[in-house]
Amino acid sequence: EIPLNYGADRLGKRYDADMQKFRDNRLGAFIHWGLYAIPGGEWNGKVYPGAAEWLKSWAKVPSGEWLELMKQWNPTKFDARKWAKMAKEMGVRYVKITTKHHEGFCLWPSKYTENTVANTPYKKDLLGEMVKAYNDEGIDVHFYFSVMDWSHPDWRYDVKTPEDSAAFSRFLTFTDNQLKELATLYPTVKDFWFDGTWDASIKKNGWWTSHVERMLKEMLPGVTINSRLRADDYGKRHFDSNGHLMGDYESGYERRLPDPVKDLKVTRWDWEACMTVPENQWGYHKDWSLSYVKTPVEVLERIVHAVSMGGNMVVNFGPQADGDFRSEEKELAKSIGAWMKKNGQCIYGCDYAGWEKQPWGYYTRKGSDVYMVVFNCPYSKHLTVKTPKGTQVVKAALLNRKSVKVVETARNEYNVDMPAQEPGEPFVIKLQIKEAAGVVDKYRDALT
Ligand SMILES: COc1ccc([C@@H]2N[C@@H](C)[C@@H](O)[C@H]2O)cc1
Repeated sequence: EIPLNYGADRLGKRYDADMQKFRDNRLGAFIHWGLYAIPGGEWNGKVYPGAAEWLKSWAKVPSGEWLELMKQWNPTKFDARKWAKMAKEMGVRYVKITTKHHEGFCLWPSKYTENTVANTPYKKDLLGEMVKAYNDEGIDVHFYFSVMDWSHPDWRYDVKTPEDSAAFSRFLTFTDNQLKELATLYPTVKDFWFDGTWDASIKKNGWWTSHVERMLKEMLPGVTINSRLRADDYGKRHFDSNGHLMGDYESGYERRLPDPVKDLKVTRWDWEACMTVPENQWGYHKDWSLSYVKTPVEVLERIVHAVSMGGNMVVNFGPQADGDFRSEEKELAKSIGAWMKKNGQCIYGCDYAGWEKQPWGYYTRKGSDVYMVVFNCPYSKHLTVKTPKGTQVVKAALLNRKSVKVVETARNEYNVDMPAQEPGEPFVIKLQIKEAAGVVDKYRDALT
């Protein structure tokens, strides 16, 4: 191995209670809320189809002009308790909030910059209201924090000159101060999810990313940190130069998921995916007709896919400037929530089952309970189940409902019957299994 000063602090998964809770939560929601919600993808009469929270970049708006939007920031319909109720109803166990996105506008009254909610007509500490409301509903709060800050004069994409070094050093101190402020003002925060860390300036300062992880873990024992923060001595990100995951969970699956057959390596570490409902909109965009909008079942399939491979899924919401949510997002939350109310036991606290993926859907597992989450119904009316050597399927039943027939068809192969009535939505079959070492089987392989 290459000797590193700023590589992974730990090998293998964390198994402390805080990490176990992070893992058991499984389903989260992202809240992307900032000045970008005001223009909603349109600038000077032109609608930009790109991600709405990047409008400043698409329309090449100078920082000074962009920050003028602060004068219009007044979410009169914002009600943190309503937001928390909506999250509760959806069945999310945690919410990741953009404390500061690339635009540099802070949802909390930071004393290290003028670009905060305190200097808007709204005035109050939005982040504080959200943290309290979510926590009151028993929902964990995670902080999204963009290191890249387009509005800070000392931000640098790269550090090439002595002036760059001096400026960026001031920038890192500014960022340290903001992070300490967040950890001090909101000590119930359970996680920091860093973004905006891909530029050369950060890659050349891997030491600082290691310092941030250690600083936050000292201030908030048990807090989790995403791999995206981290760069090692050689600028390697997420995984250090020895291939070890940095931070507590991999955070590279953004709007994509590992392949259930080819990418089984991800089951060796913790990871969290995040997804948008349109093809690529995190912040509020006024026109969702510009790209495909996923149906609730398509969102649900991604949630189950992630859990089936030992990961978490965070579904994104981009609240409107007025503090209300668009109807598509309200309906999505209701729909996912209704399904989770019936079937959540195949998600919460579940993990990779270690069984061979089948075309009808995904397995998840909790201890000796294996769940089949069915998205695709075969014309054979049988759901093929292939178990690892020495594992037998004893019984199968629709969740909390009647059993379905299981027929052994070959060594470690079974036909599990489809339910008599078409469920009309993805459904879950709970398997009772027997894992006996040295099971004698009656099957003979052909001599070929
Ligand atoms: C250059 O590509 C991107 C794509 C997305 C992002 C941000 N990460 C997501 C979680 C959103 O915050 C998006 O703005 C940043 C850079």
